[in-house]
Amino acid sequence: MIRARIDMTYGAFSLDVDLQLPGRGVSALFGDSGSGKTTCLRCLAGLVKAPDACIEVNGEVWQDSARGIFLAPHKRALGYVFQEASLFEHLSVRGNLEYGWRRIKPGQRKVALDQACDLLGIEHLLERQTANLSGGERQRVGIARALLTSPGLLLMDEPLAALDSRRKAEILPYLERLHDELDIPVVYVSHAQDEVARLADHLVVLQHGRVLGSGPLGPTLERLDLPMAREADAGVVVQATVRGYDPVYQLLSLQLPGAVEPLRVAHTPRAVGDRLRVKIQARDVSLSLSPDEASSILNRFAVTVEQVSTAHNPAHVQLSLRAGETLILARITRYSADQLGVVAGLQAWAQIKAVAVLA
Ligand SMILES: Nc1ncnc2c1ncn2[C@@H]1O[C@H](COP(=O)(O)OP(=O)(O)OP(=O)(O)O)[C@@H](O)[C@H]1O
Repeated sequence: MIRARIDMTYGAFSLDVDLQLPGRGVSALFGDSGSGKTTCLRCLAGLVKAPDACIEVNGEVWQDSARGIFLAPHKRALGYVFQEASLFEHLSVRGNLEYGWRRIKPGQRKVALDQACDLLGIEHLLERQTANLSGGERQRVGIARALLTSPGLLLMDEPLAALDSRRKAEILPYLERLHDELDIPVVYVSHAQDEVARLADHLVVLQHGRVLGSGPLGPTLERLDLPMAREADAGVVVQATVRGYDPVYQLLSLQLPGAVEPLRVAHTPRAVGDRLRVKIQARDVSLSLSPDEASSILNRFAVTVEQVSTAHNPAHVQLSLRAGETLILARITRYSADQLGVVAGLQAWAQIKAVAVLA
């Protein structure tokens, strides 16, 4: 468990949070620019000494102002990855990696050099000078270097923000592997919903230095009262289980928790029983009062409207729809909502136009 109660001010900005994050997996801090995400990370790292804070990481107290405890940053077993990796330019990639690794006593090393290189796909770069690496390669080396210090906590501050979308797509699978293969908890700052959907297990939504919501990723994304649900790329992330595969049409059939109908998606084959993370965006879901089977849309679920709420765009409304234990968000025009008589409790059909399989 990671506990961070922080109370501090920077002029007009005040941060007042009490975070309780799981001691494993990826916790994302999400919020607009200036909401206090980086300040939280800097307090966790001890780079900022909040006058009133209590920070405890898996049983180790890093700060407790009431008891006068403040562990200096270099005494905290943590790795910090920034937007742009600050590598030692006079050392090769190997030199950069070995620098952190040598500082850790052999018995305390959690990650081997080969393992870090393999995880980040950087074996072929080991003898290169850092000056001529691409942005994505630098970032992968920076992450490997942080891992080789065997941290008890990895802090990542928008590690993909400086990369273009192609490089970002290139690096995301490596971050997913870290998550699956290493037992190091990560606190990941981002204001990109797609990154959060792919990587996070736990989500904290910050606004003006306060926590608006905190909880497991799925249920937190479903909340219509949080600002993310009103954004253009709002959607839910669901853990689906593979039910079967149609090799003729190359369609994977997935079971959503408690739903009667399958979710079918064009995909490569996967074994029955495999668990996949899928994202269903609110803008890809429409509502109909009848099953409307003569349609090119593959996925149609019997749903009950659970909640109706406003969207950022006043011409739209946001709906949460229940299919068994699965909640789906939908964005439709206010006009259509009135025409269909959409109210909480209405039984209807949700049609899903597109599904992203994330992992
Ligand atoms: N060293 C500082 N001195 C004074 N004010 C600061 C300092 N660092 C941050 N702030 C202010 O604190 C507030 C929160 O900043 P912070 O960097 O934590 O936000 P953020 O959510 O990480 O934003 P972004 O997404 O833009 O990085 C902002 O209003 C910022 O101007």
